[in-house]
Amino acid sequence: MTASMNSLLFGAIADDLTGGTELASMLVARGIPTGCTVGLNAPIPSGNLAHVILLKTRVVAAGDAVRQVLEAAERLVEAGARQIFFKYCATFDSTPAGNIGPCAEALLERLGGGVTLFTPALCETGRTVYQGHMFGGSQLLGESPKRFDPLTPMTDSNLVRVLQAQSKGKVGLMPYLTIDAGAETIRDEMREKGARGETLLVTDTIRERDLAAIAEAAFDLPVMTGNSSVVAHLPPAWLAHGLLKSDDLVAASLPAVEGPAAVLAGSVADRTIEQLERFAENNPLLTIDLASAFTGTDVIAEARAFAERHLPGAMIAIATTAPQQTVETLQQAHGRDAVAAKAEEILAGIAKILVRDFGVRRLVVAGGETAGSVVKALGITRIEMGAYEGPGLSRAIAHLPGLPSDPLALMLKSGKLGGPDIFADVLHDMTRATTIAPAIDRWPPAKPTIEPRKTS
Ligand SMILES: Nc1ncnc2c1ncn2[C@@H]1O[C@H](COP(=O)(O)OP(=O)(O)OP(=O)(O)O)[C@@H](O)[C@H]1O
Ligand SMILES: O=C(O)[C@@H](O)C(=O)CO
Repeated sequence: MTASMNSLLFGAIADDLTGGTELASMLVARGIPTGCTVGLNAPIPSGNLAHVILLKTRVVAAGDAVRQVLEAAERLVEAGARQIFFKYCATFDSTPAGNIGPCAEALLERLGGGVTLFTPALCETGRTVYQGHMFGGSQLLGESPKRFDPLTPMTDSNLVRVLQAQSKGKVGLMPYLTIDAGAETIRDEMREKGARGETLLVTDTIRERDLAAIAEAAFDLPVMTGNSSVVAHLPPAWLAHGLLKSDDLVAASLPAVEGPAAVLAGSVADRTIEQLERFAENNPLLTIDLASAFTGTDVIAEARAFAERHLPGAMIAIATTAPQQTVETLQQAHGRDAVAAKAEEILAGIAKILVRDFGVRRLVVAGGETAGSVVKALGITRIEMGAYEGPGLSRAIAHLPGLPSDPLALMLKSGKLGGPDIFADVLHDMTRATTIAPAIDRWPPAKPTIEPRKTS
């Protein structure tokens, strides 16, 4: 099958919205026409070569996640996808009763292929895997701030062990020397390990070129899994194997969007906290006290009053961030899930007010779970992705049902990604149209051309 037959080459299912939009934006940056829908009810538009279904399954029970993932896979296969990719976080975020293993195994059972790879590494940001152990820079995952994640604390750096604990099948390691030897060796070893019953294989991955070799080895597996980083290397493999033609590639563009601007942050990751602090140096920030929300304070009314004071003149941020000790105290008092649900409900409620009552049309949401709740509350089911511009930088356009036809410029920022000034920079960039030619022969892509700001 070639791309010109107008059916999907590739379908991805993402377990959260920030990472899922990032994956879609990487394909867009490569020049692949890519659709992106939220949840299981939105129709898959025709005319694209890739499609990403965004789910919010990262912390749900394995049975529920498997059901949703299989249903999404069914839809993508019906639309012609020849490979289904299961996308999870670069830091392998998963609850102890986690669902990465069960979802991958269910896909393997449904789609065949016998073996799949697990490639979470995001080399661009220093998240690598060696001897099956995940590192964030020079820190082992279990010694990094990820051990304090409010929903998915990762305390074991050994991904083979983490995955084995949640899987029925046998987990193995594709060691670095195999990966470094290139695609052919990777394929041979996949076959050998599969024949020995090791069907779930974690790949050591250190450099960008390792991701390219893994993609080249895995482009025709019925089921592949990992972070968006490895997906970014699939298009050159499709081209090399005749599944895609250069004529199929399209430039990516985003329109300029004016209108009030806001950041909503439910991520309590160190990176997001640092970004909020930077934003607050020049822009108003409201930090919501979740403890007071639990004792009956109307924090939504406080947020409305804050928006009234500052919009539309300023760019604003509203966050539920709190120091680690406060997060732990709250969780001990109310339970981890109840605290997360409360924060998400509050930020989703505020999103509706900002968009409907204050006309916000430039919105950045930080945190995958948070983004899932906000996007659902806004009724967004289809997202048009722009090209990936770097870690955490995946801008998009969304249409707001029931509201004037003007679009919403949207960016769903992964909690742990992005530079310090990302919030203000992106809200500014949204006022300018961008175009970027397909980055098929280079990765990471070059920065897009940003048209000068209108002076009126
Ligand atoms: N003060 C708080 N105390 C405890 N939990 C909080 C607090 N504020 C927000 N939360 C919850 O923490 C969770 C953070 O997860 P989220 O996925 O949004 O961010 P993240 O994990 O940093 O981002 P990503 O998944 O993109 O890396 C959310 O469920 C959010 O509601
Ligand atoms: O790896 C990341 O940080 C993202 O791809 C993601 O999944 C955030 O939730």
